[in-house]
Amino acid sequence: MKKVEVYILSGFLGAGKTSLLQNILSQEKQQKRKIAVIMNELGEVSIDSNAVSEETPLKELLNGCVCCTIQGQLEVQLENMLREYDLDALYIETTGVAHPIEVLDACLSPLFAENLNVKAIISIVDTKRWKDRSKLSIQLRKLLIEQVQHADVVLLNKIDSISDDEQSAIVSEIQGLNKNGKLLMTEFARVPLSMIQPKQMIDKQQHETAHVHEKLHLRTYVHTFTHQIDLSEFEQFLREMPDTIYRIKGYIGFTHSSDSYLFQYSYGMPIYMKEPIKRKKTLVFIGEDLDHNMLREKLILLEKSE
Ligand SMILES: Nc1nc2c(ncn2[C@@H]2O[C@H](COP(=O)(O)OP(=O)(O)OP(=O)(O)O)[C@@H](O)[C@H]2O)c(=O)[nH]1
Repeated sequence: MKKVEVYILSGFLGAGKTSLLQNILSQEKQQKRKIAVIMNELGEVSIDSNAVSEETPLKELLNGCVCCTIQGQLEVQLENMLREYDLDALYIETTGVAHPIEVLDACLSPLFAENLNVKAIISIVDTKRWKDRSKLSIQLRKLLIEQVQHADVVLLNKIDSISDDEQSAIVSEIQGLNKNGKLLMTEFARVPLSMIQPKQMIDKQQHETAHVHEKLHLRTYVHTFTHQIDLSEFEQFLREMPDTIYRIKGYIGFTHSSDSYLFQYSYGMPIYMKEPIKRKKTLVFIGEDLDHNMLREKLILLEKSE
């Protein structure tokens, strides 16, 4: 089945996401690919949507940030997009305050995981703001860092506004935060598509190496349970988990109850909600350097000790 490529555009308020999207869309148009856009803005009225031409399908998520209050809506929009259009690629422009992991998480919903292929998280950094980031609150500084750390491609934008020395200092800071990401310097987010999209053409000999480069920086692991598990042992498992696992989401069943639970875990906080409909007991893990074998073994052990 053809999968739709998904690109998540992240970056702080005013960093240049809309400029980037416009540049991307005009290049995609030249290549005659069928593209759609999902835009998320915090206000009730969309300001940036006129940046997208009328022939490009556009869904907007207004008045909330996709990574928290309206994540469910993103899932609905994704589903609608897939049903209504035969797409080659989908770009999701997030609000400046979105956490990339949460957006990725919405794209991994079991409802359409088989139809989407998240190709890259592209984060755009306003170099001027980065230089002056000590003026921001601790939370916002953390967010800026997170947007850089989890990106597959980092665009250092607005380099016309800083000196050469400042550029070199920022490059080394960003490289220190994200050793695997691709770093590009831009003005008005002008970048050739080929630099931000993983290679399309792979010849057989190159396949292995190209494949490695094409993988997302953030990794995912999906585990399906065959049995119910003990709640306290599961909580012990969560406490022992490496802190590079940022997010877990899915359905789970416990020995103390015949109910299914929707389980959400983010920033160290587990949430369980009773799920009225019987679901396949599957958890999706998102993190860095995920050790699939370790996770699989530990989760299977939880089922055995039941
Ligand atoms: N000097 C300079 N200005 C830029 C550059 N890139 C973008 N801008 C300007 O910065 C402002 C914000 O750019 P946008 O592309 O709208 O940024 P955004 O991230 O979509 O902004 P929000 O939607 O508010 O989060 C606009 O006025 C752009 O013209 C650049 O490289 N240099």
